[in-house]
Amino acid sequence: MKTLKISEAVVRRLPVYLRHLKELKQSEVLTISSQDLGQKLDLNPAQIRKDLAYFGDFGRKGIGYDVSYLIEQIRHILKLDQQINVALVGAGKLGQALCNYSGFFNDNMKIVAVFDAFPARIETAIRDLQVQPMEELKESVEANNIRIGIITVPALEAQQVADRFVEAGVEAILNFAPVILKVPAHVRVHTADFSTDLFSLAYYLPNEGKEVVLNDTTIDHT
Ligand SMILES: NC(=O)c1ccc[n+]([C@@H]2O[C@H](COP(=O)([O-])OP(=O)(O)OC[C@H]3O[C@@H](n4cnc5c(N)ncnc54)[C@H](O)[C@@H]3O)[C@@H](O)[C@H]2O)c1
Repeated sequence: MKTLKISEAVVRRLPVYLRHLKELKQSEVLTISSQDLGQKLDLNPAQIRKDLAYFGDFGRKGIGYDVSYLIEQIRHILKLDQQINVALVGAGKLGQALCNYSGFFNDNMKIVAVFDAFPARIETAIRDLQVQPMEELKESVEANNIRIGIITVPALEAQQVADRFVEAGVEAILNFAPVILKVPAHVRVHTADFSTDLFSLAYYLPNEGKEVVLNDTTIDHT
């Protein structure tokens, strides 16, 4: 049997397709061509066809993709057709905001436990979740089959929280702290960083009469 390695760029586009397909389904659209999907998502239709073709022959010539079927298939590819339990460590401002925003999680992916080290946070509730002490992390990960950990603690604390997640058996970590985490190869880490997005966006702002000149070179910011 052949094993195909799918690039991260393809994997990151799948949730984008899924989100749009769900919107189409809600609007009772039954089929969509790669052209229309590409136009809506500002992506090349050939790219979309290529991405999806890695996983199967989902489209029909002249008709396009069956929206419901493609949703099911992408959910299956992303493993979102099974319950995926998530734990969050760091019940501060960001942690609370993430827990309170239901849009991040679909019916099969849920934050089922929240932990913090600060005594005053413990026993408070975020939504229906009681914040638990760190001492309960390992037991909870095992008991609740928690597979993904989210880290929203200060940068200096993030590595030790990652170590505890790994020791408890989580298989993937979404890290919001501005540090590079060291984890064993079998654990996947994604880092989310609004601040680098925001700061790099500033580069593209129109100059207000002030050119940026470096080494006698004017920088084109488009
Ligand atoms: N990625 C981004 O775009 C982004 C945006 C905002 C904040 N952040 C980062 O998210 C993190 C949290 O920010 P915040 O504003 O919510 O901070 P916060 O101080 O409001 O919350 C941090 C929480 O972590 C807890 N904590 C500290 N050490 C801990 C430990 N060892 N174990 C368990 N819990 C611990 C604290 O008690 C607190 O409740 C910071 O690292 C910050 O830089 C990232």
